[in-house]
Amino acid sequence: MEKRSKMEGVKFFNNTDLKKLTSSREGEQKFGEKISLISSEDQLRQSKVKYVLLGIPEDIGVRANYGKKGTSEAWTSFLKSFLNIQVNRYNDPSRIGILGPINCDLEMAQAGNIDEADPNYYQKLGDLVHKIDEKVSLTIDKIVSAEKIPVIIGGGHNNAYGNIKGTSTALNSALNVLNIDAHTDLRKLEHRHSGNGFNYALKENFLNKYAVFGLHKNYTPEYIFREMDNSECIQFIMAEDLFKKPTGIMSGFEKTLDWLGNENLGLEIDCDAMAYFPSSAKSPSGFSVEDVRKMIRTVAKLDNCKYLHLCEAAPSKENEGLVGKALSYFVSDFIA
Ligand SMILES: N=CN[C@@H](CCC(=O)O)C(=O)O
Repeated sequence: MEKRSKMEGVKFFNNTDLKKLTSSREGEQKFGEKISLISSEDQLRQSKVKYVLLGIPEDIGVRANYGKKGTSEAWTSFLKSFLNIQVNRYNDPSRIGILGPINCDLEMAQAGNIDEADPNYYQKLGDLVHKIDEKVSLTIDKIVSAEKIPVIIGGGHNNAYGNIKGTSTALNSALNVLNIDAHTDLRKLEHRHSGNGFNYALKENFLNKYAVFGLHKNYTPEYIFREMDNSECIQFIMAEDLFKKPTGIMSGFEKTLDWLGNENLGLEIDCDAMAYFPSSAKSPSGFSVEDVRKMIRTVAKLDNCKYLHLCEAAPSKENEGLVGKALSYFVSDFIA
């Protein structure tokens, strides 16, 4: 497979970026004061950290899928909280380094300039999603090739495609994915958007076994159910079945992990799988934050998990603190 040489497309973080977002307090140590900066590809290879933080501040994929904007703000909301969590006996910042965000500025500006009345509006957004796919897959390839585990804060779920492709090219094999999500994101292979990333990854053989955990019956078209029935590589577990018994969620989760097996695994979490979570497809039904924390802690113990992607969170000014805290619990659980 083709290997490209530079980490094009990353806006590497510096100390000023960290300081702006970290509030110091005498006698305490915050993550933002201790986390290591990874500012080049050489540093990435040499760094001793196990996990590498990357943001994807875009919502073009969501807009191209007729969804609500706002996912571009999740990275900053996350950092405002994560960089201020306490360093203590439970939280060790030496396990994680920060790369920075994928530079989506140009594509975001171009997306904003497309006239919504343009008959090719969605196709044009899809072309921009494709450009972001390229940057994401290249960056993920570099991180995984350096034997680190990317922790990616999206962005829309379109970025699953770049995560899967980049991990697969780095490992030279297709990988399995566990997607905690109300939707399959197996929509048609039309223009690229947040609803078809897994279908493109399957078609291009970057994705092998695919499990959707917590699917909502109300938002899955029948043609996708039929396609899943006809594929041995795809398994789906309905939220409606998991919620029947109090122990249903975690026992279903363990069974899903058994089906996926010990091969390389990507963990995808769409925040719309959680009830009332501010996200592009917010729902009153779904998992709790605590359910998802349990699932993350379970996967974090596995040696075969190659990346974590938290996506589709869409904070507003009123709730960005809560969203940032929820995402920070997920990441601090994953790296513990
Ligand atoms: N990644 C999200 N995919 C959903 C979006 C649903 C929505 O925005 O309402 C889907 O395509 O079904």
